[in-house]
This record gives sequence, C-alpha cells and structure tokens, in this order.
Amino acid sequence: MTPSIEAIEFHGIAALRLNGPKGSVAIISKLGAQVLSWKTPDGRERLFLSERAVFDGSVAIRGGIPVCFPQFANTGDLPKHGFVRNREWTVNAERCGDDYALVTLELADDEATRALWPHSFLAELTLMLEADRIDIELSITNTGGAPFAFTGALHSYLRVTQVEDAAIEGLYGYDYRDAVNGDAERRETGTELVVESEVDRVYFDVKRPQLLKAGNLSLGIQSQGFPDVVVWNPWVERCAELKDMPVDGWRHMLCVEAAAVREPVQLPAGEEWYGRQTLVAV
Ligand SMILES: O=P(O)(O)OC[C@H]1O[C@H](O)[C@H](O)[C@@H](O)[C@@H]1O
Repeated sequence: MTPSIEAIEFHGIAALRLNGPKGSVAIISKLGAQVLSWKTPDGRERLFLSERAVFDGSVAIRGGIPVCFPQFANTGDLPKHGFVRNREWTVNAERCGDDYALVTLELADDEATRALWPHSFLAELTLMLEADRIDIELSITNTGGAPFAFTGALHSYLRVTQVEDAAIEGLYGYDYRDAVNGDAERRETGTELVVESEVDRVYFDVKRPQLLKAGNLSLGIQSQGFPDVVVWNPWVERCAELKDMPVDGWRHMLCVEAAAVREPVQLPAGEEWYGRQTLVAV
C-alpha cells in the first residue's frame, strides 16, 4: 500500500493519521502538534500515551511528543514548558512518497500569546514517517522586528515495557544538571544510564546519538539543532502526584528529549531556526 494521510478523530480531538510504508502508522493531533502514536511495521507502539491523559486542551496531553516552546520547564516566567503544547495548530502541508508520509503543522503568535510573550513568531512542526523511523522537526521563524531568545524541547515519551530493564547509552562523559539533586552539575561516568529512581536531568551539548536499549522496543535517538538531551522519569512517588498518569505509568515510559535549555537560542528578526529529533527502531 502506498503511504497516505487521513484526517481522524483521536480521543475526541482532531488529528492526522499517517499510514506509512510497510504498515507503519503515526498519529499527530492538531492540539499542540503533538505526535501521539507511532507504530512500526512489527505492530509495536513506540510512544507512551497515558491512559489518563486529558484531551480537552485544559492541560497538555500526557504522552507522545509534546512541543515545549518558548520556554523549557520552569526556566523562566512563562507557563511551564511554554504555551504551544495546548493550542490548536493548523495543517499547512501534507505529502506522501513511496517510502514516506509527511505533515507540517503551524502556529503563529496571536493576541493571547503576545500577552504572555511579546514576540511575533511562526512555529512549524514537521513529522516525517518512514518504515522504521520518524523525524520530528521544529522550526521557529522570528516574524517580528526585534530579536528574541527562547528555550524548548521535543519532549518525547518513549514506551518501554519495564523502565527498570531499559538503559540509555551515549551519554558518557557529558555534564548534566540534576534536578533531583538540587540542580547540582555532574559529569556522567557510566557508559549506560539505568533508571532505578526518579531521574530529571539536562545533559549539556550532547554530540553523540543515544541508544535506548529496551528489548524489542529499542530505539536509536539522534538530534540536530537541539544541543541538550533531557532524560526524565518521575518514578513511583512523583508519578502518583500526576493526576493524568496511572499509578504504574512511570514504569512504561522514559522521556528522552531533544532540548535547548542551558543556552537560550538567540533568533534575530527575520531569521529561522530549526531543531530535529530522529527516532529509529533498531
Ligand atoms: O508535567 P509536565 O509539565 O509535562 O512536565 C514533565 C517534566 O518535563 C521535563 O522532563 C522536566 O525536566 C521535568 O522536570 C518535568 O517534570
């Protein structure tokens, strides 16, 4: 079957379903331009989506790949993770070839965004689905007359069978800020990161790809444009505080995020920046 794209409803909200090569499938919602599902040709779901996620736009959808912009987490005065993850985006391109399906959604500033953040911007999120990989690219254009700075992330919730059995390779030797230990800065000394308690780290200026070793859900992870890598798992107690997570949700997810956190991106008037995360089933 040749790849195709269809408009669907997913948990009651408008979304696009990309039917990719070899039976791969991805779903992206217009709310937040958030990838909510990615299935590889083996039929396995690769993203975690909370069964208690809320889809009414009142809070961000818990799971998939939320877009954080123009602020990562609570690093400034804006709402946590910025304001684009629970806004309605519009579709501006759909394209299919023999071996891919691609959509681009966009969001521009309006009165409500300028009330929070006084800048003109155009954000475009492109999802490309191939047989065994997805590429998620965020581009930001400064459409105003003055420079601005931002932080942000593609906040990917990767599905794992049991997080205790998973490991991330590729972070050895990088410095990180550890939110679980009072934002202490440390250097990674392990060749593998194994999650055995709450983890909330920003690894700085990561130049190598990562490998998520998770049995038949293993993934190669690469980013461009985003210098930092965030690794997050709330573990038991913090998960219990999240209303939109099931009690055992922490066990089935691991966020490995392509992020720009330590050094805000400086974007002169009229210029465009882009960052990308690629996930490859291995
Ligand atoms: O609950 P949210 O607002 O979606 O944030 C979820 C998480 O996102 C990031 O990974 C941060 O590093 C965490 O500190 C935060 O808890």
